[in-house]
Amino acid sequence: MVKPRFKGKSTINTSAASSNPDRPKTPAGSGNSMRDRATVRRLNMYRQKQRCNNRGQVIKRLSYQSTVADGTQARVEPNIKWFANTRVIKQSSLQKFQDEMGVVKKDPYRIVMKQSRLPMSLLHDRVKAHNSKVHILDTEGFETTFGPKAQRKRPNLMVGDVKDLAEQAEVSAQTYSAEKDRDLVTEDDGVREEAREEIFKKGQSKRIWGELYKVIDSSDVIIQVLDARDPMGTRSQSIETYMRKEKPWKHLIFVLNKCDLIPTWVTKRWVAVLSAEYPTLAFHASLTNSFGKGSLIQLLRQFGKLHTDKKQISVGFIGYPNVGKSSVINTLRSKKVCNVAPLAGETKVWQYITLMRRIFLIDCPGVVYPSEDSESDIVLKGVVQVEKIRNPEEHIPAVLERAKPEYIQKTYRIPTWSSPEDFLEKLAMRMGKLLKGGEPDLPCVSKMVLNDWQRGRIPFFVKPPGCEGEHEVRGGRTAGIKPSPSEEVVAAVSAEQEAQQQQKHKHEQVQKILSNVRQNFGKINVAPEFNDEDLAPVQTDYLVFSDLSGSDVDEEEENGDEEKGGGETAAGDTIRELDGKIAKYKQFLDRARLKRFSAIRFVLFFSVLPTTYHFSLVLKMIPKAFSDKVLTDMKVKQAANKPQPKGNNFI
Ligand SMILES: Nc1nc2c(ncn2[C@@H]2O[C@H](COP(=O)(O)OP(=O)(O)OP(=O)(O)O)[C@@H](O)[C@H]2O)c(=O)[nH]1
Repeated sequence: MVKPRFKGKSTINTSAASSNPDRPKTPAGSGNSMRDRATVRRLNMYRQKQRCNNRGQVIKRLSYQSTVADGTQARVEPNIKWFANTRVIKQSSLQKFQDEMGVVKKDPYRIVMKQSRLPMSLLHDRVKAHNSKVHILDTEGFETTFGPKAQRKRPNLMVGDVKDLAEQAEVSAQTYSAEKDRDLVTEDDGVREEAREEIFKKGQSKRIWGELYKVIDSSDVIIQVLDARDPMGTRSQSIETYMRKEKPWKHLIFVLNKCDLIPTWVTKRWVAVLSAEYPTLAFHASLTNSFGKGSLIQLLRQFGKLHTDKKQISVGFIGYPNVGKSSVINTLRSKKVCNVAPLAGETKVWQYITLMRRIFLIDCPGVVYPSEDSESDIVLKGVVQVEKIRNPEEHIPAVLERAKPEYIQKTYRIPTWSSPEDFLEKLAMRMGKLLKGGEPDLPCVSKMVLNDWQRGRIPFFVKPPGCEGEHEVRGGRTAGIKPSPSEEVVAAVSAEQEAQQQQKHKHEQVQKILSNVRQNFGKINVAPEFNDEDLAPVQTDYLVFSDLSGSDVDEEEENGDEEKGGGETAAGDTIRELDGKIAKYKQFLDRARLKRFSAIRFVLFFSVLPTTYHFSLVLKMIPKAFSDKVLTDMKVKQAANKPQPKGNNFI
């Protein structure tokens, strides 16, 4: 047998060196404990060094070093056990993702959405600040970037030379205003504006806005309820713009509520001003003594007729908190179907109410629109519950500034005051609101005044534009009417012929509907006693929206049957019918007297036309002073010219 020839070094290392994992084992019990194989191999791994030739090429790799080609990314294979509850992806998936992301990032026509949701630092981990460059050539070819045919855009300096640049810099330095500089870093003096209390953010939450948009989406007709005392302050131009742009097929109308708290001429003027933009109705929400109910029902019914394709129409009531949206709905239904309170935020979620078979009403929580309003403005608009205000005294100067001193004197029977504090002290003394030691309880009286303001006990109204003394703030502040947005919109829409046509058609339809609606403002029961200056005389209080010819709705029908309310009745009905009405009003008068309803006076004027046997009835509830004056004037006139003239509209 031929002995195999020895071809080189034996693969079996017989040396007894401690670095040899295969060294022979020492007999057990010799007292020499050896390292095991794994420990020896690990220690050898630490000790080894890579060997390279003089050109830098690796001639001896480290043990365990894989032999993949240069440039290939190599990572430790991820194992779920190392990351516990974190998610891992395979190396190949990460590589693929990185490559694809690289392509997307280089493409100027594609963007990566939701970058914050992706582990972007993992995806381009090798980009470092010191070696990152502008990769112009990634998106543009060399030719078009640097060559003679380069089309690369250069920064436009707008100056010819350095001199121009210096001049321009000088001019901009002269016109610089630190107030307008939003990037200006100011020194921190340690004083900062206190963060607004949560209560002043009422009506602005995401949830409330969500409710508003739900109501808008579900309604065919949107009624924006405004507070007659400050219509512009409780109006939202942004919602109107939204409606015009996004929901032009929906009808938006204004209801000027709480008309009983302002003089009649102011109501009339505001209705005229607002009607230029949107159909506007004056309203007084009350279960017993409402105004505008018949007209509103008539209007809604007409809108219902426009949507004959639908089984029913929904009417959404939106507006500022506390303007009386729920009260208007209750008035239309003649019963308490929605919760009403003098506190803002009483309506929490939207709710559906059936007005009649084909008309549904939707009540919406009050929404506070973004504005520059101060804390006092917010309080005085009734957005904040007085009980929750931490320093109610701070808002009293605003009350004294807005309300005329005569009205404050009359309401609180305080003849003079030198400052808001003085006023509060005198009021506390008068009301007996004293703390221990006879100190006036200012927070308590301040809350009382704010509550009175929010509930309309202090006469106040914002003067409509076009009144004498517009600049005047007291008693009647003038609203800053912005240029009619409808004009802007018409301009914007002019490009789209189709949309314009649609708008025109809609406008015509609404005009036709409005021609059937009229309101007799003389019948509003104005509760506060205004002075003569604020009570400008109004000759005729009918406001006809366009053409009166087709008009047959009268406020006298207001408290009638809902289904019939505002229905077809003619002024020249039988005497018996009128007698019934007179009896009804007399009954109401008696009831009011019994209830000591002293702030309101009834004046009944009958004018009998003997030839036609037609009665013309005008019922009016006006403040006592004014009614007395009118009555005296009437008597004098009657005595002077007999027979009595055939007048039928008085105030
Ligand atoms: N004088 C007067 N007070 C009214 C009139 N309408 C409503 N109010 C009062 O205003 C207060 C607020 O009425 P709400 O109907 O609760 O107002 P709202 O707009 O629904 O309020 P939110 O629930 O906050 O959205 C209540 O105290 C009503 O009595 C009105 O025409 N005249």
